[in-house]
Amino acid sequence: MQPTRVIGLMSGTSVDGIDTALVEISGRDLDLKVKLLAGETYPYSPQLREHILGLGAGTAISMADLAAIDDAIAHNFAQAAQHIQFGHPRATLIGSHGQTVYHRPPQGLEELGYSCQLGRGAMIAHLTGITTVSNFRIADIAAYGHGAPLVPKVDAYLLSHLQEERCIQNIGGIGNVTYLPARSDDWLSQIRGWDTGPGNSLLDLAVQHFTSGTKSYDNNGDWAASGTPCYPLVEKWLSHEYFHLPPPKSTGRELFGITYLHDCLEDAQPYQLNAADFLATITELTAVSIVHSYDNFLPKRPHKVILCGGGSRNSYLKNRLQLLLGNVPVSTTDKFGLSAAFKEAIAFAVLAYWRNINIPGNLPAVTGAYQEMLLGEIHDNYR
Ligand SMILES: Nc1ncnc2c1ncn2[C@@H]1O[C@H](COP(=O)(O)OP(=O)(O)OP(=O)(O)O)[C@@H](O)[C@H]1O
Ligand SMILES: CC(=O)N[C@H]1[C@@H]2OC[C@@H](O2)[C@@H](O)[C@@H]1O[C@H](C)C(=O)O
Repeated sequence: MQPTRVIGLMSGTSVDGIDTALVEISGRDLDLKVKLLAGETYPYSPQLREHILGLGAGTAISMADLAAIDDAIAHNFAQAAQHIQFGHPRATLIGSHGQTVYHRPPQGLEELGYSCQLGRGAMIAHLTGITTVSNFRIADIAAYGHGAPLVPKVDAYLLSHLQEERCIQNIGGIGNVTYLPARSDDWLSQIRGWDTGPGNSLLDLAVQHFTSGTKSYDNNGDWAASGTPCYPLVEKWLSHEYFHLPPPKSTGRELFGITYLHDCLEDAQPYQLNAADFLATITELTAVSIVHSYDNFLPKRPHKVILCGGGSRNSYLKNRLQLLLGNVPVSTTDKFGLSAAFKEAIAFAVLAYWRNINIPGNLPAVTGAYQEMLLGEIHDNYR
């Protein structure tokens, strides 16, 4: 059978741009194959990025303005989908995660969660002429799940191993892990996944704070590497209740955003840290919270930790993780044939492909949903 050509579109909590992957997909589960034909990140205009961050931070706007931002995002996503196809045969399907602007995890069975991704799929299908699957989180949320993380089932079929237990750790704005047991009879039911807490979100905000907005992230972690972590602060921050909550759990910039950073800056005042020390301390919180969550919520440490997402390009953070994990080797998914930069975009291409052939995309043991669900709404092209 011919592989299906699919475009995956994703913009995450860092709001740094639209990660776009053009892939060829075949198979269903253990025979699933994905070939990356092209991958590109298309940045938002500074103005649109500002609007998106404002929304996330609670800026009040009119419904008319909200509709305009929603459509501007959809236009940008559609443009990304068009660009990525230059020089390649046309795709037949798009999986668009959209832009998360708000995420509220469920409160037990009392209240369903709420997760809002802008950039409506209907508009992307209309603009590109390609069937588009979007709004992936809603079905899992309707089944009492968190609606996140959704990538673990894709990780399972692309990165699991017969003998090794592996943690696939994404470090985006928020960090999230997929724990993959070795593939035995009931391995699928033993997969776990959750949001580990801040990835780069606080670090990016701190860099913006110290540079008055002239820099948006700590390239390679070089700035933090020139400082020294303040461990009493890391200890204090690690006492935040989110880190102690057992999975299923998910979070976002609502918890680990600008308000949290301001609290951290206030906590740091008595220690008179310079900018480099503060960045080293925030970076340490990301590293320590990841390892702390493995030690608390996994039966034992995995054989390997495999990183992806923008934070995997931060050498200082990677080194800190390696140090904390001792003899558990830390590498990136690139080493295993899956682009660390585009893995999330690729995952939403796979989820769209699964939706299109009626294969559920969530793992109830990860999201807390009561059953497997078909993820995503299909928008046909009516042109
Ligand atoms: N060369 C680099 N050095 C250090 N950090 C980097 C580098 N490149 C990217 N990053 C970090 O990665 C972030 C973007 O990561 P990514 O695109 O994976 O996040 P996201 O998908 O928006 O977030 P999430 O996974 O939470 O939805 C940037 O904001 C920056 O902090
Ligand atoms: C609501 C939302 O967009 N959550 C993202 C975010 O980014 C990282 C972490 O928080 C993750 O759980 C989730 O995305 C990934 C792609 C997921 O659903 O697997």
